Amino acid sequence: MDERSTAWRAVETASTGLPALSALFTAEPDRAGRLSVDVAGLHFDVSKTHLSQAVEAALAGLLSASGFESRRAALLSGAVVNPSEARAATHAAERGSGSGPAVAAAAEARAATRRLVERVEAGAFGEIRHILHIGIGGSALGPALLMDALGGEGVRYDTHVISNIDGVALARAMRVCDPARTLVVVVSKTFTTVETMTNAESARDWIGNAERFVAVTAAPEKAVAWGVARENVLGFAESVGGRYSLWSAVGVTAALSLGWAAFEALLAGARAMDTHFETAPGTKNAPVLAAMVDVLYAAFLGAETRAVFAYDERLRLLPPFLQQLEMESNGKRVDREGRALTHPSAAITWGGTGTDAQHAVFQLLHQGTHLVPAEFVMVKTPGHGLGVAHHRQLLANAIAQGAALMRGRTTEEALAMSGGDMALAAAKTFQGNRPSSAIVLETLDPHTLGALIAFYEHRTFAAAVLLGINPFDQWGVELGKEMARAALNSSAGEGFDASSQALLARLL
Ligand SMILES: O=P(O)(O)OC[C@H]1O[C@H](O)[C@H](O)[C@@H](O)[C@@H]1O
Repeated sequence: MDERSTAWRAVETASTGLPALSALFTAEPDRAGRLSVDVAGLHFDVSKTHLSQAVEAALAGLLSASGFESRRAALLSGAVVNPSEARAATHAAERGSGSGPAVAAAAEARAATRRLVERVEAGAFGEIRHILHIGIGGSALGPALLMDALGGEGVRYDTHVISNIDGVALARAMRVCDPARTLVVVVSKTFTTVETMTNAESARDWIGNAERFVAVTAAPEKAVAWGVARENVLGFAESVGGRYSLWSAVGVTAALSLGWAAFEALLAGARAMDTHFETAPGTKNAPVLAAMVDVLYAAFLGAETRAVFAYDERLRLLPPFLQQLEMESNGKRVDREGRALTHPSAAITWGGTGTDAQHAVFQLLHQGTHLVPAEFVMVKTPGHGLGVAHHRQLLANAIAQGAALMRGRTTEEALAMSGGDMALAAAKTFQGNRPSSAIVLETLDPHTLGALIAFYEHRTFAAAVLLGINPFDQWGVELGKEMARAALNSSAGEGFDASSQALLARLL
């Protein structure tokens, strides 16, 4: 058996018959302190998970048997870490971290982005009030998160992120924007994505020309050929994956709307997390610790999903952003060498906003039959000036949910509340022992948000190393795209199954 298989077996052994969470706390008085990390204005606490000391040691063994340190070094130095596309993954270089030629290239591209922001501010495109940011997937979710989270009162433009090919999204934005005062930012790494190109064409028809268009792409020639003036085309490297790209020129709409200083602070926060990820020892390395928990539940304890709840309205777009980051990265069926995985890949990521989610989906978390590790993301300072009552309630709820999931309610306690009615007592019983973790931001600002997003990126990478998979490709999105083209081009639906043919006949 090779070293990795042996280490995998050791995690299996260590994670069999784990004590209950309450027992882990009893056995270890300093558990909350030991399994917490503070870095870059963020506090991470994974103590309410089943990461026992034995499991943690076994997972550390698996990390080292998986070559984690050399893989991390390869990532940060710009070596090829995405074998199926023969590419590096240089998102850290986009914010000035790591080494290799990508760092200087990114700095140059950033200077060009800054010049464009300054040109817009200086009136090169006339008086701009609205921005239509057209892009999808990684070219939309990150920028949308940044602007929704940080775009408070000081926001400089009325900004709309348009992703769906369903024209309803663009038509709605057109209704509220003045075409003569609108800047269109078309973001597409490939500049071929059908949703983005279709929306961009409709926007060009609406405005009448492409003069007030900016393009952000890794294929600048395509943008020029499409009609965007060369000086309005911002590039970024092929080695920056869409879901990792918000640090590059892809973030230009956010930089415009939040201001350049905010964008720089975002990158600085991410750099602080990069340094932590590169240097902090295993058990005090927040992304590594979180990845250990993710892999423990997904690959060893049978959790098919994990749930993220943003207990802050400003972070409501965090769950959809993480869905792409985590599921497109680690939702794979083969390992890095192309061999079928013999264990589950990453969990399905889902979630919502607290406290709304409590009144909709938490029933299943507390009493359903699925194991769902929950993650509560909180911000200490409120994003409004309405007085302390709202925020104290909000945070108390987040903390109470984690405590309740762990503690539960015994049948005896439930019986005492149920007047001896056994069926009612059963319905009121909570098994408890349900895991959760907490992430607390001291305040929500560009720096802490940058650190938070970089934390999630590195966590995804560390989980991929533990799982043995390549997190930087996404071949699984291709087949559906090809078949959509075929569906449009074949009137009789040749090559489609009978059900799909009937739907094609009905709809197209
Ligand atoms: O930026 P683009 O090339 O337009 O790609 C937009 C998105 O679509 C693809 O299908 C991928 O699944 C995503 O990873 C990508 O972010």
